Amino acid sequence: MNIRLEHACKRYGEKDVLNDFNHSFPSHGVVWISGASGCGKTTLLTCIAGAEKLDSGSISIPDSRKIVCLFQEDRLLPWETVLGNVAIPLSGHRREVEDKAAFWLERVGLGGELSSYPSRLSGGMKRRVAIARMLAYGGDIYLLDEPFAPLDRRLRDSIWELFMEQCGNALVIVVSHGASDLAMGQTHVTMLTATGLPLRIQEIPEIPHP
Ligand SMILES: Nc1ncnc2c1ncn2[C@@H]1O[C@H](COP(=O)(O)OP(=O)(O)OP(=O)(O)O)[C@@H](O)[C@H]1O
Repeated sequence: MNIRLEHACKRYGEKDVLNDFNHSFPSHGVVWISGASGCGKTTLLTCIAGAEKLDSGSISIPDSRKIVCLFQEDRLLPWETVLGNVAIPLSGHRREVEDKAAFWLERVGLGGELSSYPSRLSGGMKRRVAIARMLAYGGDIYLLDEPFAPLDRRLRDSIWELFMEQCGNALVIVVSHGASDLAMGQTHVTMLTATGLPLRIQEIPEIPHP
């Protein structure tokens, strides 16, 4: 079973964001969702994540698949070190957990910051801690909201390669203001959300290996 939205409606106060929104996502690959600021990309993602409830309609989510989210805000715990932030959702013996957290922090280029606190990090570094936490935890469905916003081109490319290396048979849904180079030439659907702004959904069926 795939993720499927049927007649989904979501409003904030008087503002309709999704109104009778229908879409079926594939079981794996990359789905790139783009559109102007305010068109409803984050609303769609947070409803899929279950962090917001629809007002009406339904979202079917396969029970068997583990969903992990990267929200626009990094949601780091200020009283935990970088290592502690990545280790928190992991289970196992302390030593194993810390080794795993350190491994992923190394992979995102933060091996030298294990004992730093989030307040000492730049925006791009905080983002990479959140990405390391998500990759260390792992999942079958990745929901990524503007994953690269604070990263420069070089970091964006290397982090994307890391995603692709890790995500094998996963479904990766990426929300971004801009269209992806990856999605060039791929078919797309464009839907008007209730905000009146178009939202573009492109599917990249095979996760390209770096
Ligand atoms: N918690 C909220 N309370 C009230 N209105 C909200 C809330 N979250 C979103 N909205 C409104 O819903 C609309 C869609 O917002 P959303 O964040 O989904 O857009 P977006 O396409 O992700 O924008 P951006 O690219 O700027 O993040 C906007 O008009 C926004 O003001």
